[in-house]
Amino acid sequence: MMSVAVLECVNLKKYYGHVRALDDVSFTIEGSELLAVIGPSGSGKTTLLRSVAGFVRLDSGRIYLHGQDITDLAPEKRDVAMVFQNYALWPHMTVFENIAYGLKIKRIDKAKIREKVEWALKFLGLEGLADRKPSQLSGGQQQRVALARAIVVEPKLLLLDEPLSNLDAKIRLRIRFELKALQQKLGIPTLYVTHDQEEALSIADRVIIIHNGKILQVGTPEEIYRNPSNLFVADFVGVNTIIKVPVKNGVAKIGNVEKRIPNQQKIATVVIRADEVILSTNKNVESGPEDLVLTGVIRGRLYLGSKYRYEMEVDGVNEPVFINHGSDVETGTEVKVVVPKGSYFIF
Ligand SMILES: Nc1ncnc2c1ncn2[C@@H]1O[C@H](COP(=O)(O)OP(=O)(O)OP(=O)(O)O)[C@@H](O)[C@H]1O
Repeated sequence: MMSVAVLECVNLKKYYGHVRALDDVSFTIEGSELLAVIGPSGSGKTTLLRSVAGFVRLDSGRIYLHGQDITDLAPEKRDVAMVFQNYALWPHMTVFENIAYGLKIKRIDKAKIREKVEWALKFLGLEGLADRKPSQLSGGQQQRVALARAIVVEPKLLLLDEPLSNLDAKIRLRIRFELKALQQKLGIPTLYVTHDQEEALSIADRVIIIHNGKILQVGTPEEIYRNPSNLFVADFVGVNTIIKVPVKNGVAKIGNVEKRIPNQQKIATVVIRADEVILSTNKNVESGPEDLVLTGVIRGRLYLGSKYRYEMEVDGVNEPVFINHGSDVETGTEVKVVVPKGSYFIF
């Protein structure tokens, strides 16, 4: 028997005038995976999430949840729950009432509602806060109430719209892990939208990269990080330095590496993961056959706490190359940089 995807989006299109917010978007969510959608501002992430939730009317395309066509169903009939970026808690209701709201609309009996809300409060570590109003909670607590309200109705799919973006950097990191653990514990399939590539790569089972309403790449975080399909993806998912090199007779050359470039392209782009290089003052530092080796002089440096950021003048390259490394090297020093295979890309 063929298994049916939890969510299947087929050729979704949504135009606002000439802006293509969704330009033929197709993907699936399988099992209980967490699928993150990342892309820069205006790329169509929110439009995609809101389409699945039922708040956006598509121009064309179909959405299936467990095989059922939900494209034309009202949001409340879809068996999906969404957590909004600003949490959208009702300010006049207590935490308990906020969480109970969705169950109340479903006309579930009072005793059952109490039981379920108490379970959700406990599950999210919100015991003792049931009688507070949202204004009496921290950002992190509000976020957990919003999550409790979403999961208590046992939706078939959870939709999260930048759920961590209102939290400060420190608790954001902690809650990132909590959220992942929670999602796994519940086993609830989740579509997660964020503009934060690091957040997506660290918690998602698979990632979709979207730009100008189009999917550029879908894959596991490792696949996307290690094999970005194009320059945009490579730049978006890493701390990189980008160098333009001329193409001569169909060949781009940088350091010891030459790459054949098709289609009469005049300029090739080299992307180097700035954090993954080996910097050495030893001219004989070892390198593998497919590593990129650059020689040059350090021209500037910034102390970043756990490492330095160096500006390097590389032999044969006309623009500065930026790399990060832990060792302390004076400006003016001649150095050799080894960029391991897989830490550089030529497009
Ligand atoms: N109601 C609307 N009317 C007109 N244009 C819209 C509307 N909603 C979105 N757009 C446009 O559609 C494109 C995609 O917007 P969307 O909000 O989906 O992007 P996003 O990736 O979520 O961005 P952000 O990260 O900034 O929230 C943008 O160019 C946006 O200006």
